[in-house]
Amino acid sequence: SSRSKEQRILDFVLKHAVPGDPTSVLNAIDKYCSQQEWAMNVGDEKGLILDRVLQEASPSLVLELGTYCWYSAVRMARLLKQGAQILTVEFNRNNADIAHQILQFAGVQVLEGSSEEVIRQLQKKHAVDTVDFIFIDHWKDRYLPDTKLMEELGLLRKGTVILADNVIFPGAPDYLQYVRSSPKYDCTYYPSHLEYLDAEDGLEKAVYKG
Ligand SMILES: O=c1[nH]cnc2c(O)cc(-c3ccc(F)cc3)cc12
Ligand SMILES: [Mg+2]
Repeated sequence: SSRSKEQRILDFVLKHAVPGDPTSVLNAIDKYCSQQEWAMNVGDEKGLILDRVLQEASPSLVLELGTYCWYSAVRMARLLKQGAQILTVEFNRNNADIAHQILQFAGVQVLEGSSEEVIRQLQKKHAVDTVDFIFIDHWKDRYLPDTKLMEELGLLRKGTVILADNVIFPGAPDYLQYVRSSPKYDCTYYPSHLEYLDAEDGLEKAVYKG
């Protein structure tokens, strides 16, 4: 059977990265996706912004919406303090499989299902109280409904950081409008570029004021 692009990325990582060395995994994915086949990883340029915002937040519980090939989960996990955990949500089953193979490492759990389903089950099924840091990188049409759902379910606390990818390209205008005009958030825009390309893109940080 013909292998998918994600399986080719996995092959390249398994061939060129050092097991248990997350930075070598990131470097391998960035090298492959910038030189061989583009893929929608947050990438090295926006990834540096993610690193800085994550380290400043120093979260105990991270929720990621959109696992894809586990690039950003690896990126964040390598910077987390001891005992901190990432829950990452992947809707597309085979992407989650690929992710599992790329790097099994402590503290990262891939939850299968739609973001709405998983968010609704976080408190009951996953014993989550509130989330400290959320990286939104799944599908532009879900950014706003998922954020409102997390508000309604009481998953956000004073100081929870929501960092959203692709707010320019492909763009999430309804989400940007909402967080920037809401008195419940303090927003900061970080200009950057679309992964591995010159097109403009950026990350929006929205800090929940409780
Ligand atoms: O669908 C996406 N989910 C998460 N991140 C993405 C991302 O960083 C980039 C893109 C994307 C960008 C340009 C293009 F021509 C086609 C797709 C999509 C997603
Ligand atoms: Mg993205």
